[in-house]
Amino acid sequence: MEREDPQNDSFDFLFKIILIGDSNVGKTCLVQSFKSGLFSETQQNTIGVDFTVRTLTIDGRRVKMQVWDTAGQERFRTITQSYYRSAHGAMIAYDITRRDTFDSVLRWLHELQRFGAANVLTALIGNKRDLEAERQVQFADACKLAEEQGMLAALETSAREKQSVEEAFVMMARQLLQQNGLCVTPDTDTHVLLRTNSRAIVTGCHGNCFI
Ligand SMILES: Nc1nc2c(ncn2[C@@H]2O[C@H](COP(=O)(O)OP(=O)(O)OP(=O)(O)O)[C@@H](O)[C@H]2O)c(=O)[nH]1
Repeated sequence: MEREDPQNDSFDFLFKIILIGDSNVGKTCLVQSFKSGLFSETQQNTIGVDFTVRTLTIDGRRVKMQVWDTAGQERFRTITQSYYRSAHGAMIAYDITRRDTFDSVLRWLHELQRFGAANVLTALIGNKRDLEAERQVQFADACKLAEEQGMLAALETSAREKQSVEEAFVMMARQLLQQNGLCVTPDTDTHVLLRTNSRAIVTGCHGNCFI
């Protein structure tokens, strides 16, 4: 199970996660939701890059998640690209109510391939799921894209309603632990979530553990 102890600053693993995607898709709100559970209707656009930390405990291991929230605006592109290299994982976010932000996902992936580490783990995050009536991107299309591009998973979130935000970060942490040769026990809640709201593309783990 995951829990947080704000008194304890030590950690066993440090993973750097970068959030990229078009402006106004809700990257900062997702990070805020993960960090503090708060949501702002009037969130300012990010200038350059912001940095947040939260430590999770997964199967008794303290996993420090260093989250880099990048500006989606074009004018900050040179600054934000310089942060790609050190990221272990990247969340590429789009807004389910704006098709153009989904159409940009491939461009973000290509930037990541160009400037990031070769083995960076990627997940596709469709945010603003609470605005179902305004939906312009079908979840099936996101799953198809994620699968074609070899991403870990496609998920839909709502930073506003706190839907699947925690699960998205925990999923990244668990997969990164597995990539580091560690076996982690199945997370029942996450798997229910992945079956109902989203689709796990990679669900297996090599070695003597299983999901
Ligand atoms: N309805 C709804 N609105 C959201 C959600 N997440 C973010 N928003 C709103 O979307 C707007 C943009 O959110 P941000 O978090 O600043 O977007 P961003 O992707 O970080 O934007 P940049 O910093 O410019 O890259 C704000 O008005 C938020 O209140 C969500 O899950 N649902």
